[in-house]
Amino acid sequence: MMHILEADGILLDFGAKRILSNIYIKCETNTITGILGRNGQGKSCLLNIIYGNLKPLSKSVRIDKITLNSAFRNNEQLTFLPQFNFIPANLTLDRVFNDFLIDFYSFVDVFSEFKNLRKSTFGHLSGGQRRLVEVFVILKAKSQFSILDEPFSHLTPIQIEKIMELIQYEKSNKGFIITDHLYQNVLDISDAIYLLNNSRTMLINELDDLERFGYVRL
Ligand SMILES: Nc1ncnc2c1ncn2[C@@H]1O[C@H](COP(=O)(O)OP(=O)(O)OP(=O)(O)O)[C@@H](O)[C@H]1O
Repeated sequence: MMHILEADGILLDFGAKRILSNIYIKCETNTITGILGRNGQGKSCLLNIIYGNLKPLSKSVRIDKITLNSAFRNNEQLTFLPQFNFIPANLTLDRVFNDFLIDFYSFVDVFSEFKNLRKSTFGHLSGGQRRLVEVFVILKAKSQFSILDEPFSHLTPIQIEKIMELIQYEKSNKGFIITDHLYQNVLDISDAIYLLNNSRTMLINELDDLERFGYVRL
């Protein structure tokens, strides 16, 4: 079934500083929507607002035209990979995968280095291992949409390649909104790109636009 997530009408200030004002983002089932922007432009704030973790002055976030109420949000509609670790340190990987209704061995099939770690607690993993588990469970989560804030950070180049493949495969089941500083990877897998610049989003039609708005030097 096809779904559409849209966000607009967002107004976010920190003190006298306007962070977000003229925003429109759309993501549909079977698509990857990429968000790019220089440091501090508000990408993480925007993703946190869409998920409901950050309360702006105003916002409208809708799935299939129905306003998403953060208080009643459920994991079947939307899941979120934040920038920082969110899985409690005392949970075993077995428990984490069970909670997300994901087969641990589907993970080991791709990342065999985890085959003996099923009973390990999340807190005992290295920083890179923790990130990989979190990225995997969110991208595989059975939700209509998944938001991924910097899914490639702390991963090795081979892991990044595998995660990119998995995201592209999983988009047959859901829609993704993704941002990362590895912009080439975001460009490679995205079906639509928005640039966040001076508190507004711009739909990017050609790569030259990214240069014109000072995001890359091509
Ligand atoms: N709680 C806060 N209080 C005050 N200012 C904040 C707060 N959170 C974020 N900011 C500011 O809002 C702006 C946007 O931050 P945000 O983290 O969303 O940017 P970003 O585009 O994700 O940056 P980066 O690419 O560096 O991760 C920054 O200038 C940041 O300093």
